[in-house]
Amino acid sequence: MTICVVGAGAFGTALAVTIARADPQRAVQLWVRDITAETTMNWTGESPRLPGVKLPKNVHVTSLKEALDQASVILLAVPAQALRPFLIKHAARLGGRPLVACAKGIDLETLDGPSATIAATVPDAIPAVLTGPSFAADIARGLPTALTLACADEAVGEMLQAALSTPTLRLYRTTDLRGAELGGALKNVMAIACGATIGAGFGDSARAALLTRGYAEMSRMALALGARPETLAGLSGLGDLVLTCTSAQSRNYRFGLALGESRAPDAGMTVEGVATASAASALAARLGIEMPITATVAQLTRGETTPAAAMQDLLARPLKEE
Ligand SMILES: NC(=O)C1=CN([C@@H]2O[C@H](COP(=O)(O)OP(=O)(O)OC[C@H]3O[C@@H](n4cnc5c(N)ncnc54)[C@H](OP(=O)(O)O)[C@@H]3O)[C@@H](O)[C@H]2O)C=CC1
Ligand SMILES: O=C(CO)COP(=O)(O)O
Repeated sequence: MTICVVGAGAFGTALAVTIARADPQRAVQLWVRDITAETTMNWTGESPRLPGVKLPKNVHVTSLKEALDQASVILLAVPAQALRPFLIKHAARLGGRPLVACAKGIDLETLDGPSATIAATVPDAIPAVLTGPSFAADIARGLPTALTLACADEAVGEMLQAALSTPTLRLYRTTDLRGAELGGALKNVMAIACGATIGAGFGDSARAALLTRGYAEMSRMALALGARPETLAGLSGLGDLVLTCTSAQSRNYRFGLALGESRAPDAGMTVEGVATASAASALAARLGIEMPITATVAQLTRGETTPAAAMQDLLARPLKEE
């Protein structure tokens, strides 16, 4: 089986590295969008987005479009808002095989998750999702990690689970694509909320409250869209929520910390929760469900409120049953 990973950012590179290490006889293509990136990575032997991690010999960095044609499985590790443009541009080369979305987000224009985006743009592909609690740097270091592989087609899901698991990366399987991808997308929004809370000095108890009520919001939206509750309680939901809301390794959490501390966030980092907060708020309105934390994060990221005012508003909401 020929595996091609699209996007040589932190996550795509970490996945290519761990899959390649697991079987040195297997060539893994790591697809970058231009020749400059290809030349730089081949020269330095690493990705600028994952410095210090040397690419094994069987990872081949390429910008050739033929690498897409030749792959039997393609892992899509570009950011969520870049996924649809990529798929539209290369649709003719991507059909007839599993496309595994690794992005965690909701498309701001269509309000679709990655699997629906794949279905809409490459209708004859088999959509799958790889998601769950894992920092790219941990995967690349060979630290123990467990993720969820979601695919509606059980046989293809089993094949992908076997092909992409490594001695340190353990994949669990589900057919609940919707639940898996929504958990991964929405936890980033909650991580911004938790970071802002800690940054503003509201304390660990407030963070625990946001994390728990955030989980309630994630579940509310996911169930309204047909997901299964057990998926939300699994690695792709609760697992990733806990990781991202409690670790300063998370870019979403660090972005929130900066907001809370009234300083500029680090420039140039991918922070999926920003666009997804606004997308999820719009989707919640369309579905007629309440997602107050998500709406607050959307306002915060657009500069329409401050952490202090946002917390006051959340506390002043009408009292209700848990
Ligand atoms: N980092 C992590 O720990 C984890 C990340 N993820 C998810 O993976 C996704 C990617 O994140 P991550 O790898 O960290 O992001 P990075 O910012 O590290 O890298 C993004 C990469 O995508 C490339 N890219 C952007 N647009 C395109 C395009 N149209 N065609 C080809 N390549 C493109 C960028 O290329 P260029 O440099 O040229 O702009 C860059 O190499 C996100 O959705 C994230 O939530 C999931 C789990 C863990
Ligand atoms: O998705 C992740 C961990 O599972 C990575 O989180 P950040 O994008 O916030 O760094």
